[in-house]
Amino acid sequence: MGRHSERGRRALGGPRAAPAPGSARIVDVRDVSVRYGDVAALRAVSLSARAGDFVAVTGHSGAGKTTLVNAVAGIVELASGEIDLGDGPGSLREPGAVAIIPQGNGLASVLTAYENVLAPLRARGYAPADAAERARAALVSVGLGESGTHLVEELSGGQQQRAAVARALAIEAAVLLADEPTSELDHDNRERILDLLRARADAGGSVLMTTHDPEAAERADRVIELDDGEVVGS
Ligand SMILES: Nc1ncnc2c1ncn2[C@@H]1O[C@H](COP(=O)(O)OP(=O)(O)OP(=O)(O)O)[C@@H](O)[C@H]1O
Repeated sequence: MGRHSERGRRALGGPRAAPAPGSARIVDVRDVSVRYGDVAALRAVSLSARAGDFVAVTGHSGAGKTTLVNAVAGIVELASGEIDLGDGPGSLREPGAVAIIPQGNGLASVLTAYENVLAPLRARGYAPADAAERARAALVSVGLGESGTHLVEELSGGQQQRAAVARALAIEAAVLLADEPTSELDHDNRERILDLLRARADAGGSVLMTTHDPEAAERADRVIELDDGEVVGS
C-alpha cells in the first residue's frame, strides 16, 4: 500500500532568488500508481518539484492529470509508490501547506466570491481583519475587485475560475496544485493567472499545474506529459 509521508514544512518568506539546482524537493512523487477498480489511472509515475519550480502536466483527456493532482493533495489512495512533501522537520500535511485549485472550481455557489476566498483563511486561523485584507487583495489580483460581493452563481464561468484561483492563492501555501486553472479564461485573463502562478513559484512556492493548453504549459519551467497514466515525456 502506498503512503504519503510527512517530511517537513518549509517556511515561506518574501521574494527570493531562484532556487539553487540542488535545492530540496518539495513535491517528490515516486513510482506512484493509482487504480479506480479495473482502471489504472496512474502507472509508476515519478516527478518532483523544488521550491521555486513551476511544473506543467499535460496529456490528453483521461491521461491521469487530475488523478495526479489529487494524489499529491492526498485525496486519492495510492495503490503503490510514495509521495513526499516538504524538506525539513514537521509536516507539509498540516492545514494551509497545500492549496488546490480543483477542476470545476469547487466554489460554494450560494456564497459570494469574497466569502469563498475568506472562509479557508478563517478556517486556517487568520485573524478577521487579516483574513479580510488577504481575501480582498487576492480578489483584486485576479481582477475581481469589483465582483467580490456577487454570489458565485451570478458569476461567469471565467469569473468563477478566477475566484477559485484567488481562494487558493490567498492561503500562500508552500505547494499550489492547479488543475486546469485557465481552461475557462480569455487570453488576457489566462496571462494574468499564469503571471500569478509564476510569481508564487518565484516567491518560493512549488506550483504543479495541469493544462491542455500548450501556450500555458510554455510558461512553466518544465513540462511533464502523461499518456494513459504514464509519464511519456519531460
Ligand atoms: N472516480 C473515478 N472512478 C473511476 N474511474 C475514474 C475516476 N476518476 C477518473 N477515472 C478514470 O481514470 C483515468 C484518468 O482520469 P483523470 O481524470 O485523472 O484524467 P485527466 O487527464 O485529468 O482527464 P481530463 O483532461 O479529461 O480532466 C480515466 O480513464 C478516467 O476515466
